[in-house]
Amino acid sequence: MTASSTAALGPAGHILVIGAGRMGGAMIDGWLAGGRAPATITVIEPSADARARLGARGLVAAADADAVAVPDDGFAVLVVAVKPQSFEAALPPAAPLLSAGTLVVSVAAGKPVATLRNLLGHPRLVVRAMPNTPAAIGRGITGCYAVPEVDGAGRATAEGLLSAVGEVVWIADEDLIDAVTGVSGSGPAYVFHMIEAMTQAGVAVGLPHETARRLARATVIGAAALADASPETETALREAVTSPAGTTAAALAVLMDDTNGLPPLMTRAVTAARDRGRALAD
Ligand SMILES: NC(=O)C1=CN([C@@H]2O[C@H](COP(=O)(O)OP(=O)(O)OC[C@H]3O[C@@H](n4cnc5c(N)ncnc54)[C@H](O)[C@@H]3O)[C@@H](O)[C@H]2O)C=CC1
Ligand SMILES: O=C(O)[C@@H]1CCC=N1
Repeated sequence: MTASSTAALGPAGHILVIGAGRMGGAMIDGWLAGGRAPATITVIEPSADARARLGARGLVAAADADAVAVPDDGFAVLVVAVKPQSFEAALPPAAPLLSAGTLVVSVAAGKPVATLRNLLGHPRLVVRAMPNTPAAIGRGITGCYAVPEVDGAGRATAEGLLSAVGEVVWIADEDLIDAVTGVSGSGPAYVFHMIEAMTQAGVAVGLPHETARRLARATVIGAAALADASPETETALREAVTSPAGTTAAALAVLMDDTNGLPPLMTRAVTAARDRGRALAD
């Protein structure tokens, strides 16, 4: 194996995870649910509570990089799942734990390959991935970018780890990872806010709050499940709700307004997230 090739991550290969919070934890849950042996996963996590929970499940949990024992065959993969603001503290101490064939997979928003390389002792094999929180129930979607040095086996390794928590889509341009963040990484929050906004609107037209919330929540969940189960496009499903000159058409005239409707508002929101991702690069 050359320094630029990646070994496929076999069942006995070792994974090092830095940060076992919401995203790191969801990925670990997915790997364990998929049958990965807990002892093949080493986690660096400063939270003593989180370490105790991980240790109880058979993972190797260390408070910092100094406490990590590198396995004989090295770490096949390093997953970086700390906040962008923790990069300077979390990454440099882990650099000595990597070998030439270690595939670095970062799920952090904004932080580019160049920064990962600078802070981790210049690893060659880097994938940036942007998952989302439905990963916690195996229903996430992750957008991924691999540097050219990552070969087919390396992509398969990254995809194998990320597909344990949902769908995977590859993008060819690192710059577009921030756009992925704007659409799907941050996207679950937009949908949850849709429930909040529909609840608020229901209260505004006279419904008790809990009734409005129940109606709004079941509608968003039911509509998403219908979109998932149906062979129809979103457009066809929308049209199926919309009687000519009926109530839905009246609402959609507001929501689909070119100037003040949801599409221009959503474009502004996604652009703001994309731009914040770009700003986190620094
Ligand atoms: N929450 C989300 O919806 C998504 C988050 N991400 C990315 O995932 C990364 C983690 O985000 P979350 O899981 O939401 O945050 P989180 O706060 O839940 O988890 C971060 C974890 O890192 C740990 N940590 C802090 N300093 C550390 C250090 N020096 N060494 C090792 N671990 C350390 C914390 O104790 C915590 O458990 C971020 O970079 C974020 O951009 C990506 C996609 C979606
Ligand atoms: O809000 C954030 O910065 C992270 C990245 C995508 C979702 N949560």
